[in-house]
Amino acid sequence: MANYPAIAVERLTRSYGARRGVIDLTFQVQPGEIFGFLGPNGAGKTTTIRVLMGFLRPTSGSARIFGLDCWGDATQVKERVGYVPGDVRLWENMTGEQFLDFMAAFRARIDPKRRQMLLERFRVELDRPIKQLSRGNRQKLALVQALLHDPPLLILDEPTSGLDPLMKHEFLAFLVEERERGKTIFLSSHELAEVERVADRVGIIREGRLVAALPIEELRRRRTRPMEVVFAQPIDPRQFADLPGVRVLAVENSGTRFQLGVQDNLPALLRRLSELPVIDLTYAPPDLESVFLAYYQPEHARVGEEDL
Ligand SMILES: Nc1ncnc2c1ncn2[C@@H]1O[C@H](COP(=O)(O)OP(=O)(O)OP(=O)(O)O)[C@@H](O)[C@H]1O
Repeated sequence: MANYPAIAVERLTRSYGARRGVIDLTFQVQPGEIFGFLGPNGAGKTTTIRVLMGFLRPTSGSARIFGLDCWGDATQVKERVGYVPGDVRLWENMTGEQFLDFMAAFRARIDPKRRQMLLERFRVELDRPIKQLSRGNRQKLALVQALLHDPPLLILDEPTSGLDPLMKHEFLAFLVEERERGKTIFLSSHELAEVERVADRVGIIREGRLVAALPIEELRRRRTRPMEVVFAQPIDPRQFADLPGVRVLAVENSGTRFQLGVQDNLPALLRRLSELPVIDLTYAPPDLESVFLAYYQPEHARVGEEDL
């Protein structure tokens, strides 16, 4: 197992009839990595994950997990994977406890200490029928179910959706600990900030194609964050022309409102702004758009092989 990549996707295409799902994806995830899989709604994250889990057959190309074919060896693949689906559906009339026992029955052996640790850590409600649980509490149950058998690979489709900020934080911290224990984690998300907190590398998918796969430091360096600055009087856009890493994206309100793209060089930009009559400033937190600003040009959606 150790000699294989945890995940190896090779020229994978999966269509739904004439509709695209994913097109010509190639990437690998190495054992012990947290790989963030980022993309907006409809980009193809769930389709990729459903192929990895052996629920969908590739139209062409292949997907392997620890060297096993995700379609042909689906049973063996599932033994090695903990999976949280994007749309968590549980057995509504069972209690949390009954559900976990039921799922555990499919697994070779579950360490009761691990079960206890997970239940305490995620404060799962065990006694009520699942249909009475809130969305976040259902999600927590799905997470615990995926982690129970201590699999070497976790495949998580937007696992933090529905969790409150504290629990989200706790869960992401837990993923980092699991990585320290040598586990591999494939984490799909449309939230850049959450992926940045934990991932070693990210793959970025848009409109079914992989735009880039790169280390997180590289992504941080390359992304462009939007800044909006409002001035008391019109400003000449050439004020920013000599600042490398800063772009003027738009000038509005007769030259008083600027949309800037900041890739780098924040100190130099702040020095320049301090000399100007700034009355308001918004620096948006890093989001997916800030990556696409740097990466994505609709007319050539793919970057060079060196990024893969
Ligand atoms: N069962 C299906 N039949 C037809 N088209 C589908 C089906 N499932 C997905 N698609 C299409 O495949 C594309 C990728 O969808 P997918 O669910 O993989 O995206 P996603 O990145 O997971 O999006 P989200 O963040 O919204 O969950 C979309 O254009 C979607 O409409």
